[in-house]
Amino acid sequence: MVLSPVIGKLLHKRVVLASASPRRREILSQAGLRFEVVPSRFKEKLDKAAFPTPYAYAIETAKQKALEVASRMHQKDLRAPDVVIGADTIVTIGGLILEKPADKQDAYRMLSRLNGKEHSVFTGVAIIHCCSEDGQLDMDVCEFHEETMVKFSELSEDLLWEYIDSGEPMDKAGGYGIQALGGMLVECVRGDFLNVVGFPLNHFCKKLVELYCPPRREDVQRVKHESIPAVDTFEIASDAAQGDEGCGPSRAGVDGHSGQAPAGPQGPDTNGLVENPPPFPSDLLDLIDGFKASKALFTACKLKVFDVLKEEGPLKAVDVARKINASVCGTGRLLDVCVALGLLEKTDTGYGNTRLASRHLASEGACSLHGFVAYHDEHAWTVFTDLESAVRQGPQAAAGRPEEDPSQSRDRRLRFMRAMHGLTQLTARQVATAFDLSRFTSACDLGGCTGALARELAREYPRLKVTVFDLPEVIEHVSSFHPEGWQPERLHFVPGDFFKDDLPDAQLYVLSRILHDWADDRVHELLSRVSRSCKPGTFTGPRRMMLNDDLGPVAPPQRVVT
Ligand SMILES: Cc1cn([C@@H]2O[C@H](COP(=O)(O)OP(=O)(O)OP(=O)(O)O)[C@@H](O)[C@H]2O)c(=O)[nH]c1=O
Repeated sequence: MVLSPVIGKLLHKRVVLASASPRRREILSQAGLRFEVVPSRFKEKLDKAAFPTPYAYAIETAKQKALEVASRMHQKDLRAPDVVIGADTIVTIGGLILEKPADKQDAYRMLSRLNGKEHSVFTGVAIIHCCSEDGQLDMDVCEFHEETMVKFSELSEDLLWEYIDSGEPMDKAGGYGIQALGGMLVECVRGDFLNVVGFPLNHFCKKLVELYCPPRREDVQRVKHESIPAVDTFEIASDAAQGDEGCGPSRAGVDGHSGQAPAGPQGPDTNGLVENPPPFPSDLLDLIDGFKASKALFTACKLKVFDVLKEEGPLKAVDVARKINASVCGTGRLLDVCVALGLLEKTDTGYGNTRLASRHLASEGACSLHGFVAYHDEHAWTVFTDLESAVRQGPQAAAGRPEEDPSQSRDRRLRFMRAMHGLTQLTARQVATAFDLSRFTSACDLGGCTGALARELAREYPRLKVTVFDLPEVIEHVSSFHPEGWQPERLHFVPGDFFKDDLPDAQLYVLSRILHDWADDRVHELLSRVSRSCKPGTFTGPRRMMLNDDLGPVAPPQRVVT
């Protein structure tokens, strides 16, 4: 049986599942979908470190799998299917992405990491709508992801090996199959079970509704409670299906996603209202409204809401208000916004932090991004307020501002250092292990700030001596970021200006989050200086880590591929 308001939307289309996974095939055929299976030849080798989040990686892999199949099929007989579905499932724990194990030892390493702990399973999905005209292939991509938390019991070595010897782990992300023997390893699951198995059917159906049945104005009016999103339910689709016209032609839905105008007739009706309105531009509205979400997060951080709730939560709004010395009504509203943003949870006992907030938004802790948030609130926010004049007058306008007084610039530097320290603590391990640097015995981290990356490099490579080279006024404050008496082995700090002073000798130069701060000519100058310091065999990297981390006022992030 097919639930026609959802899966039924695909019944008259040629649908291809770009996946070799027997589980995905089973989930979708049991839902009543009719499709062909064309496994993708896309090699799952994207650079994980280049993605801001694990799910961004899974989505991109899913998309590439589907795009490969769509273009291969189009090339073959110049007729692509109507819809191609790609998916990618990954397991993540402690910042690591686990895919299918390479061999039994690899499976053992994965399962030991998961043993006794909770991890996330993400499936990225891409739904590609194809349209071939005059031999040209046009594709519209709709993508999403789903996260499920899975907790493993404490498992004995014997059990792990017996499970590995069963052969089940080998074609499964994270080295287990929750739907079969692997179910015995699992203590509990939070979220969509099928998402773990390989395909988030529920979210997929909601996407179909969103794509094919944007709600009509009448439907929206019928929804009584404004907090129920109109397109988020299957029921809306059923209602619309009965009235029929509400479910517009497929391209309209798809175009709605891509932001183009739908193909159908439009134009104002006699009352000046649009008769057949285009799909609601929710992505655009998110962009327009986005700054409010950022500011709410900044404000809650500044008022230490997450610290209070980490220590004493759950608390009622009135108690939080008292502790942060703010109005009850304002605090209540801020807390509700944080709930809507997924930063807090609200229960009968009051407001509490989500794990994300406790880990990253409270001011203390190894993974705290509190300093990074504060920097954005106090510095980036102001700079972006001036964006228009920077665009009109050029970046020199920002550079030409009056000098601030030294104590202010000292405070600003400290805030910047705190921001970079927090962020680098989170990324350092991945940066240090993204390349095999074991052949080097000396490295210099240019602009290495508090030494958070250098420390990780020294820890990872026991033969490596690391020099942190940064401005004297930065080096002066380094000790305040480390425990008292901190004397790391094989790590030292050298004050200097990398545009003026000789660079310390090293076999390996690291430029992490540096180049994006400068205009092209300065970047060229800096790289030339590094190049002149390099002896044959010297290596400069990792520069990919600069993606998406622009803290500078105007310069766009540089995408330099090593
Ligand atoms: C955690 C878990 C994963 N899986 C399977 O793991 C593969 C992930 O790999 P993928 O790269 O996403 O897919 P694939 O199998 O290589 O297929 P393809 O789509 O062609 O890349 C998929 O099979 C999933 O079902 C299970 O069957 N049960 C579980 O509990």
